[in-house]
Amino acid sequence: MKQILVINGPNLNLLGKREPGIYGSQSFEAYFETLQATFPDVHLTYFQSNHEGALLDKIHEFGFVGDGIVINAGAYTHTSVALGDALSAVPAPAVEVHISNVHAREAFRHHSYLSAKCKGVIVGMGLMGYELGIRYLVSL
Ligand SMILES: O=C(O)[C@]1(O)C[C@H](CCCOc2ccccc2)[C@@H](O)[C@H](O)C1
Repeated sequence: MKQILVINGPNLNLLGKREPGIYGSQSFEAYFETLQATFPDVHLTYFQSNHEGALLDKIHEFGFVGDGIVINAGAYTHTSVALGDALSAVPAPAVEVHISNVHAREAFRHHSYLSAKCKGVIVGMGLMGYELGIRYLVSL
């Protein structure tokens, strides 16, 4: 059974509670349940942290044994060389996801330290981006 890590960065624990106009009104926990039902033959692991080091540790822990990583690093996308380095360091392929279309937002959101370390990037598709990322990784 393929193992995929879905990892969310800072403030994404607030999904469904704040800024529904940008990020939707569903909590990620509720959406994750639909993901599990969509991929019954895939072992999905969900991890969310507001702490960069915890995200790094999870990528290290999973990236040497898992089959793929779907990552929304939140604002760390735009600041963290370390997260990009971690994705490069592990064999598991990664797909970067952003719920919003970051290219239609403020300029500082247009650069990612992760994109060059990922197989691909999905932006602006809402929570469906996570499903699309998983679908791609299980196809490899
Ligand atoms: O569009 C995305 O998924 C982002 O990764 C979300 C980040 C923000 C995550 C905060 O998410 C919240 C969700 C609900 C309420 C408040 C924040 C933002 O900094 C990136 O530029 C794009």
